[in-house]
Amino acid sequence: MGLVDYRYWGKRDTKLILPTNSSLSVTLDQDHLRSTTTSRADPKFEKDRLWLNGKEEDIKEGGRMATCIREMKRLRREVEEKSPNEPKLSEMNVHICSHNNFPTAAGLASSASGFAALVSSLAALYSLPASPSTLSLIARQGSGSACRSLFGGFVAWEMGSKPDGSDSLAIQVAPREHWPDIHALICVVSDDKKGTSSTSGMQRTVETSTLLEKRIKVVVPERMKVISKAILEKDFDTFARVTMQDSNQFHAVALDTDPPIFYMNDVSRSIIALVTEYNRVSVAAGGKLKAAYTYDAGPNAVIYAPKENLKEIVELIVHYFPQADGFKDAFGLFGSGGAKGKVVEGFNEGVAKKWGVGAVKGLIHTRVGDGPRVLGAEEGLLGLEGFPKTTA
Ligand SMILES: Nc1ncnc2c1ncn2[C@@H]1O[C@H](COP(=O)(O)OP(=O)(O)OP(=O)(O)O)[C@@H](O)[C@H]1O
Ligand SMILES: C[C@@](O)(CCOP(=O)(O)OP(=O)(O)O)CC(=O)O
Repeated sequence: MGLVDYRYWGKRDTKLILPTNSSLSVTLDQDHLRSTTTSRADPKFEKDRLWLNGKEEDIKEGGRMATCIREMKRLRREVEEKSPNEPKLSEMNVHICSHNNFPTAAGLASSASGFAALVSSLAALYSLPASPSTLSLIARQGSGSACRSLFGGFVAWEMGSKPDGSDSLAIQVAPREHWPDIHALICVVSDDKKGTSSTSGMQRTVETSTLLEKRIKVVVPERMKVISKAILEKDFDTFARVTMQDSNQFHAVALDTDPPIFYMNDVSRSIIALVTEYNRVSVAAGGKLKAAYTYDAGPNAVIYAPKENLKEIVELIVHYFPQADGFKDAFGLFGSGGAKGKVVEGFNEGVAKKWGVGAVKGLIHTRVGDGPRVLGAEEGLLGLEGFPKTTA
């Protein structure tokens, strides 16, 4: 899955999903957050079908899912036309089964992860020679943000200018190996389905916000260059500054929408105050920024930081947001004692109140990750007859 530093918010074409600005994201490690998708083509299947998290979803005719499947079949047809001995998979219906190991439709970019996994799974089924950028053109039509998740590492979605969308695709700015030190702490504030979907929210912003124009025309083009350079130079200070500025501006244009859209809540704002104070202490001592917050279309925070700062950051968050279940220490930061909660020296504890258990429901420690993986047959989600193995 990908989580974003530089946000996509607004479409110039809602059917083809063409954005009003370029954007950039970090693909996170699938060891911690992932969509797993299995697909199969069979002449016996009566129609294309999809099961998501154990429940069958309707594939609406002319809808985004149907478009992605149709486009993938079109690429397969090209292979079959060139190599007539290839089985005619493009003429068969497909069964697709997918599972997210994190909350769906809660502003944790499930549509990005899900559509990227769907397109990768069909590309493997169809043995397509297509590059991730070519596949990104199709994933984009499932959900805009999905196009970036076809790559690992640091990924830009170039908005393009052609009306048919053929140049609106993802490119990799740098693979994860370039800067593996970038870790992320996801603070799950809410895993409820969000009130205003990204799709409808961004359209309302396009129609009513006067601030958006400045963002699209002036701010984003400049900052895209700055953040790409920061990534290439592994300059965390600049990366952090631009990431936070862009998150703030995205939420500002959401607020500037009529009627306004609020994705962050008081817990989100407290986390901003904590990261800001944590950085202030570092800068006051002659150091640099040590962490960056960013918020998607929901209240959940993602805090990026070099790995060496994660222990302090977990301690800080746990100090203000006690956890019902202990912190799941995926990288072995704490040994057997676990995170008890504390602040760094010089930290002004008055910047936020201490919340009760449950204000931050869970913490996920992860890091920059690789791109789509092809799993072994034994890990497939469809049984021999092409139906989900379990309904769980
Ligand atoms: N694994 C998956 N496979 C296929 N489609 C998926 C998968 N996961 C999510 N989706 C699709 O994405 C939709 C959720 O997208 P939505 O934009 O509402 O939430 P989100 O992606 O969690 O939020 P955001 O994109 O704002 O971060 C689901 O209803 C489903 O159609
Ligand atoms: C806030 C965002 O996560 C918006 C994501 O929007 P979606 O990609 O979910 O929208 P659709 O293209 O309509 O499916 C920012 C981002 O991912 O860049």
